[in-house]
Amino acid sequence: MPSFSARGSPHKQQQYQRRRQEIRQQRKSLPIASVEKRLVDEARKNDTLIIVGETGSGKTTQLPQFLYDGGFCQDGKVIGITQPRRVAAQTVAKRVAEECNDQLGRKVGYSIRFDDSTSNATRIKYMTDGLLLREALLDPLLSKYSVIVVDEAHERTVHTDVLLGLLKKVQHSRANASKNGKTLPDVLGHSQNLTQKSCQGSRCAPLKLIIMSASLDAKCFSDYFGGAKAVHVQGRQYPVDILYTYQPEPDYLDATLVTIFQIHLEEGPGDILAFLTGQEEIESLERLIYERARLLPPESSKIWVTPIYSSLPSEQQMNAFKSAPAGTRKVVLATNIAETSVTITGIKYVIDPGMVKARAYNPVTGMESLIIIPVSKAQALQRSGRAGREGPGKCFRLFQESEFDKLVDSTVPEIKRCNLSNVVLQLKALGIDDIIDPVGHQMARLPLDPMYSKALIVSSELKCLEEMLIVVSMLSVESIFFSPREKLEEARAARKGFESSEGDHITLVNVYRAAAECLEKSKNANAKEKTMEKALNRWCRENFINHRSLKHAFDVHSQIQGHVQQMGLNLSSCGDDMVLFRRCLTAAFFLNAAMRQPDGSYRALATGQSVQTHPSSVLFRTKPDCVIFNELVRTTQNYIKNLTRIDPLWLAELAPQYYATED
Ligand SMILES: Nc1ncnc2c1ncn2[C@@H]1O[C@H](COP(=O)(O)OP(=O)(O)OP(=O)(O)O)[C@@H](O)[C@H]1O
Repeated sequence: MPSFSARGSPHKQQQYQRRRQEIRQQRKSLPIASVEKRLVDEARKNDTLIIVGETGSGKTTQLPQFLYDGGFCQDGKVIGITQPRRVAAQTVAKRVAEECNDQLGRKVGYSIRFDDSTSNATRIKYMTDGLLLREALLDPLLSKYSVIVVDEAHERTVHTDVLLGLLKKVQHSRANASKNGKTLPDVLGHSQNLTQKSCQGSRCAPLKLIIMSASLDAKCFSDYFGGAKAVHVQGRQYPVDILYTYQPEPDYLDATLVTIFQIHLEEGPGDILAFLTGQEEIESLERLIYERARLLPPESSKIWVTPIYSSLPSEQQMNAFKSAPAGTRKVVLATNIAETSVTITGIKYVIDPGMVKARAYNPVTGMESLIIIPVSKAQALQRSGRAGREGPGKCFRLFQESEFDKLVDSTVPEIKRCNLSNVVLQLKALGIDDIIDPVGHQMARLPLDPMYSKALIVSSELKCLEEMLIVVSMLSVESIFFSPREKLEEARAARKGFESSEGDHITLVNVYRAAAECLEKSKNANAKEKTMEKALNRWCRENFINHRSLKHAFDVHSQIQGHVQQMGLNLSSCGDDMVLFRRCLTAAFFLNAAMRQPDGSYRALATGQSVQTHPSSVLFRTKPDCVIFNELVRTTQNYIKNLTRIDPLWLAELAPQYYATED
């Protein structure tokens, strides 16, 4: 493996050497460093191992490197480490690649949905747990992996839980095969033709499984894996002082604002990380911080607010990981996506109001919604663990100590509080349930929500798969339209050019086609790739389209197109017949239909819930009688987003099993 050295000026060389030295020192000082040999030995001896160690002890970044050095990647095998969140997989992989003195995507890489930064050379692979589940569909024995490390297992996301069940099965099959001296192709038989090349003909080695967390109920996991061995890693690198409020805080947003300024004005240098429950809270707090900072004397007004939440384009998410300019204090406003695994440069102070937005599923109405609830002790611990990673830190909990004692130990597993359609499909497709419906199997292989996968299959039958592919790609990325505050009117006017009076889906198709046409034009003019890229960039700027989201949509489009072609679906277009396309949208999304009520609100037909059209929809003002929608967001009200006008009679015609009534 090549290592890198700095070329150029002696100054650069020095800087580079200093950085390498810093990293070596830092790694050595981690608590986990002193137990490297023991952990590798335990991993050799035990097929399943549970590792519990405090936040910041070095589990996520170091263990995979110990295993690599311990020989677990011989024969080209890979160590896979799963994370519940994309941002953790991305940032931790970057850090570990740097620690290994290698480029990201070579020895160390990450793979998350629609973003793969790995190569054939990758041996340490960070990924989301959902991604590994999908890989298991293509390679049921996960044959390229020697070890799977399930990190942050305490989070108990649906994907983690399903993955643990699946890994137990995979371990069993590989252990059996290994005992019988079989090779992987023997075990896979003829039912799967997707064996990993690297394993062909090699002995089927057992799969090692390591489950890690800072706050794990080790016994429950150990029991599940037949009394698996648990190892505790003692100690943390730096202390974190925990402070509580004397009184209950009636308004946690206001209390967060006050605490940010208290820290800013009274504490020493160091950046602040505050946990909020969602985008709206983050945006309004960001505004309030800047407003208040303006009232301070110039020498203390230097604050840089950087938000991080899941629907923020990932380029902007990464801003939170950058250092603030000298003399400026960085304030990161985050949802719980920054709660586990990540290390954010500069953070010394953490503010934890103790609340989180969580998914809740009502099996009676069939509706999934997001509600704000108190965090669990495990979550509070993780949040405080984001301080004290580069030096001693402080965590301000905006509740009383007595309240902390009342928190539940760990969050109710997500599997108990969400809509399980996706998981059930995946499980069925993985053969965990006997009944594998051929459509379900096809759907589970697409990296999409079941409703979108079904939409593609339906649209292929109705001959408008091309248009549906565009819609699904555009809905799979962050916001396509871009409205800078200072140019709202111009942005609105530009958007008008794409708008369809039939709704948002066709509007998205119009944007995609116009962008594709712009690319086509420069291609016809024999432009080089760079020039084409520039032309598209300019086009996006002129039309107030988010260039990154659009490129992402192109990328998603080509990936899904590859899948649907493999599935043998008919890639036809309905051309300009938008009635046909709206009928197709109805057939696909009939479960999300809503009728206008006399007061201008809507009623979701499947659930009877009262909902409003979202202001971002092109149908916000026209308010047609009947619509289908793609998203229900609950903020101050229930809003439906991404709408298309439909004829209510189509519902009974196209989804008679659901809507046909006697009259
Ligand atoms: N991107 C980074 N930049 C600087 N230091 C980092 C970075 N990532 C990790 N570190 C350092 O490595 C230490 C260990 O991080 P690591 O994520 O391995 O710990 P962990 O035990 O997995 O913690 P957690 O349970 O909180 O994820 C951090 O406390 C920090 O000092």
